[in-house]
Amino acid sequence: MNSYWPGFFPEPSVRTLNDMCCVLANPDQSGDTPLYYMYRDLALTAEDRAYLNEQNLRFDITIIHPGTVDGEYVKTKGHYHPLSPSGIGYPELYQVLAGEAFYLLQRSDLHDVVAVTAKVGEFVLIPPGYGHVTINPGKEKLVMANLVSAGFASEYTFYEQMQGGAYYLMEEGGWIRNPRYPAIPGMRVIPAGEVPELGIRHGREIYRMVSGREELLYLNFPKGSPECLYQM
Ligand SMILES: O=P(O)(O)OC[C@H]1O[C@](O)(CO)[C@@H](O)[C@@H]1O
Repeated sequence: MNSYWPGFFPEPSVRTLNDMCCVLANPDQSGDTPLYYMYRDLALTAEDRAYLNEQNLRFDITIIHPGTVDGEYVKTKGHYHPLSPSGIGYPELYQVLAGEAFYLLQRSDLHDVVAVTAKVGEFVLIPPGYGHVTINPGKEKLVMANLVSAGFASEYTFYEQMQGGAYYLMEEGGWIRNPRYPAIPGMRVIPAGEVPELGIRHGREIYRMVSGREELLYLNFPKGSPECLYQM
């Protein structure tokens, strides 16, 4: 029990330094030091569980340690989502519950790289076709929740082959370009935006979307172009 999740926490999946070395600015790191914990497939009640199953959705909470690994801020490994049956990639909805975050998004054709800043209560919708890494640039632990389709497996190969995302965030020097990437446009830094037509308004509780049985079809059946749908 804690302030951001009143329910039971199952055993988390943990990513350690050994799991992450292939995506770090300096890959010469090893050890079983945990960097983040993923509490997957949470529900507060049997009814909520039934709703999530029926909607083919997952609600997860992730806790990312503050600090750096050889000068690089602790982050998630990074992955893409596959295309949904409509030919559009699956989106994902995040909300910061504690701490602060950068969501480093990169389009699969690498024509767009965006760092979205998010504070407590703010939402970030990962648009279809964008890979994502979450970075904890703060001094506190970063706690975030996500709602995502339960119908696909994340794709890690590109991030593993490229040794991470297009940029690394360093304690000294800020954003530095990953030299393994081809020429890419400069990175945009933007604040987290709302998407009122999807009920995404900063400050409201993400879990209300589950307990209130809200319309979340766009997570399994995305439509339209990411730019116009998700204000990117
Ligand atoms: O899979 P990665 O890149 O380690 O990122 C972890 C995040 O992705 C998720 O699996 C959801 O996409 C979350 O559980 C977690 O926050």
